[in-house]
Amino acid sequence: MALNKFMHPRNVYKKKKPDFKQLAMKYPNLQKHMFTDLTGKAFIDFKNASSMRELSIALLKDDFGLDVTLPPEGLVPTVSLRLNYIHWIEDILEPLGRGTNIKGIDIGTGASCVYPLLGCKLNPSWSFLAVEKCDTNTQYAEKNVSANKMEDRIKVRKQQDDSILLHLLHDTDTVYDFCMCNPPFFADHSEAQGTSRKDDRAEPSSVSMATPSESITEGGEIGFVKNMIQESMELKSKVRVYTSMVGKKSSLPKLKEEIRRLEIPNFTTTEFCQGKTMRWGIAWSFDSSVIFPKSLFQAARKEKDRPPLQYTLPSEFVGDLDLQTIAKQIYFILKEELKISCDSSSESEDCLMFEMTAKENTWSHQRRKRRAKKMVDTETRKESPTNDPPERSNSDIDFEKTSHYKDKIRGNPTTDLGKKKTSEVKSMKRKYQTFDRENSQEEDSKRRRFCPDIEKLRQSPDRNAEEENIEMLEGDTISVGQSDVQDCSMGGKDKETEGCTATEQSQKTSYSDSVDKKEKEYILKFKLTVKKLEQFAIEMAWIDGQNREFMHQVLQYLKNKVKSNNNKQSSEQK
Ligand SMILES: C[S@@+](CC[C@H](N)C(=O)[O-])C[C@H]1O[C@@H](n2cnc3c(N)ncnc32)[C@H](O)[C@@H]1O
Repeated sequence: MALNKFMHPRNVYKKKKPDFKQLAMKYPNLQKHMFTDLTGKAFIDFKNASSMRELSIALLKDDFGLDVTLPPEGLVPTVSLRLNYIHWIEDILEPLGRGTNIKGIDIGTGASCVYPLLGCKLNPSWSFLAVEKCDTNTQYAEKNVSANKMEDRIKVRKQQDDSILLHLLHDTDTVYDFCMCNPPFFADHSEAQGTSRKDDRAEPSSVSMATPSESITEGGEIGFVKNMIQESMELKSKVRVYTSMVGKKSSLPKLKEEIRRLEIPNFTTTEFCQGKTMRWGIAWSFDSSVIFPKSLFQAARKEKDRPPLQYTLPSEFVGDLDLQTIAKQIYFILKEELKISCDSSSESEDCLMFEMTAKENTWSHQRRKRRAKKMVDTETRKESPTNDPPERSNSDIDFEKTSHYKDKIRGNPTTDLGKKKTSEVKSMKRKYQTFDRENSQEEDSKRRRFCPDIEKLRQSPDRNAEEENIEMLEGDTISVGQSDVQDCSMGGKDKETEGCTATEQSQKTSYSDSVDKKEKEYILKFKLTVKKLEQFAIEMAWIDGQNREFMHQVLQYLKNKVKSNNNKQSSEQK
């Protein structure tokens, strides 16, 4: 799944992808890690720890004006993930008002001190207590704070014992608005090195850069956050909102169980989405007035889980046609009349599936459009000295094609192409032939995947029917088995230490500007399934878009078409 669309809306990398070439020109240390392909496109090796380090340093400087030095060994913070976490906290604190002085704690701030630095940069009224257990990281964190002249807003503190918050807040009256934490994820070395992986996930494409002290803790992230939850039972409202990130989704149920066991009434979880790398957030509070924001991702999931729209095709429409032919007719109406393009298709024994994308609303006000067209036609006819028959609307012509095609298969002589020699039909016929000649083998093979019977149709003695079949497939940009929105990252491992910024990752494999454009260009994406159960039916399942109502409208359009085809058929039979 492309996760970038679930990236926090305020995350700068949601819309703006880093321009590697430009970055390299500005940052010589990054330049050394760049390479270009034959087309001049710039890449970075995400498996190289130094490349990742220089990229993060460059992004923090370029996009946030932050000067950050990182140790040669150790965790490299991925910027877009860190931003997603910060923006989630901003959302939680939103009801307090933007200008309110906010005090936060970052537990395990790391050498970069990235959360306090970004948090303060983005929110002028925030200040931080940044806590770190490792000596080297503490020293680097202090240097990074002073390099950015933020000493008055960020206090770096060395963790004195094995507690997380208790020792720190024991004898202070200060109330903090929130605490955040990116805990060490793993319980031991084998987990950290991935040798204890029990699942069949792909090997990570990026390199692990964290040192053992950064990535390993007793009990792993579950143990760490459970301790935090237990300590919060003592500290209660000394921190208004407790939060932590986790690297494994499977940790969430165990942490929620602990929260429920301790009867903490107010808690939530969320997702941090970037490229293919996903992380999770958990937050709890003893203050019942805290209202946690809804997760975009969960809302979209719920939307997706809604049952698809269904329509059983009337038997008069179906006649004795087979699944392939019916699917082609439905597909044809969507593709040719409504200009809804097909991103991918697949088929099984009793159903054909198409992922469809509409870039504009071509289905609304059809009746009004037809009336307007009719008026223009009438006017044109009046003015035309030759009194030619009126031009029909595209949709009329197109539907006639499907109707004709259907008749042809059924052997209805009344609508034979030879008898309907209107100029449109002639020109369509020419178009089929040109297409037929010009088609590349590649397109042929695509068509064969979509319609395995294409060769049979080509050899058919009934050339007219063949031509029409071909035309129905010609020009279709069916990229079988491919999604239109390419994923922009590599990720795939449940370790923060191995993730890298989605937008950064995307550059190496499939990142391109077109991804962003495509994401912005459509208004509706749905999955169309034409299936044969007891009867033939179509299903439309929501994928994404501006408005679910559009899918209802498209289905209504199809229903009307099917109905008008039935009416045509019966009047022709009379
Ligand atoms: C995964 S790193 C996160 C670093 C940084 N916050 C980031 O997101 O890039 C975890 C950090 O927590 C520190 N740490 C581990 N246990 C800690 C504790 N009990 N108190 C404070 N810091 C701790 C580690 O030294 C390490 O720097």
